[in-house]
Amino acid sequence: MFGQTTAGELVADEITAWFGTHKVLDRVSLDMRAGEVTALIGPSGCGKSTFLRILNRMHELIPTASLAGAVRLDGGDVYDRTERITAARRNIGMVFQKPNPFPAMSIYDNVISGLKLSGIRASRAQKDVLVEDSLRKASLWDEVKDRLEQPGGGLSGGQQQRLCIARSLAVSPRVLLMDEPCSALDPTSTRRVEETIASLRGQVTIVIVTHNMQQAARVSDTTAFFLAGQGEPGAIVEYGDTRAMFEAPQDPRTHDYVNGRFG
Ligand SMILES: Nc1ncnc2c1ncn2[C@@H]1O[C@H](COP(=O)(O)OP(=O)(O)OP(=O)(O)O)[C@@H](O)[C@H]1O
Repeated sequence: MFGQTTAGELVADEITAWFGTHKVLDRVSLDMRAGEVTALIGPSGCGKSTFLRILNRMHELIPTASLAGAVRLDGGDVYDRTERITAARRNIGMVFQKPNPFPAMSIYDNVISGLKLSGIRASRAQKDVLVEDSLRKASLWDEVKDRLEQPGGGLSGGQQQRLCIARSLAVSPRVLLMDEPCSALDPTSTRRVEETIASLRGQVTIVIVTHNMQQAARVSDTTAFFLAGQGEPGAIVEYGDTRAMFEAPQDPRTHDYVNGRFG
């Protein structure tokens, strides 16, 4: 059925990553539970974005990049060479730091722009349903329902980001990766995106990289704290229930980081 999502379980198993000979992640394992929100936190340069990009095979687009380890979605190998890379991207969508809708394309066409790429055929009536459903899930429908034919570039930054979320949801991903999705947004737009994340809980698995500790505490169920020592690759120092990570972290480095002592 169009627009129906089933949250998937994403497992990273001993991921090691390099750019050329520079090792940037060392044996990172993480279980991102179905339907939950997992936050990735840690200082700049510790490999959070690289890890996120490995989860949907974007890392391999960089010529010098390589990796070891495995990523499994509901038990299936995301790096299975017999699977097309577009299948991985369809199941594991991504929203970036800067909203990137097609500016001249209508809001309607932006939402369905992933269909063709994913090889999904739909009638006009099915598309209409899908556009409304995706925009509702992204908490944008009420604001744009009367101007679906207007260009996506005419929306505010926060609306554009929710349009990008709608576009990702339209191909029914099982996982949505978000790389600092609110860092270019004002506080009101940030709140709307956070509400959208909350409303998607249970429908899609979300993995979010954020530098905003309050945001991680507000939106996520579980948190992974990444850290890279001087000249060392990044690794997960601590992982667990978000509330416990913020209120009673086990590792003194987590305590210092979540309390703003470094990073
Ligand atoms: N395209 C690239 N080519 C070479 N090195 C890279 C590339 N992208 C990232 N790196 C390096 O990989 C390491 C991890 O970077 P990454 O962007 O994953 O960290 P991050 O934790 O997401 O940082 P930030 O919070 O600042 O976004 C850094 O040392 C960075 O310089």
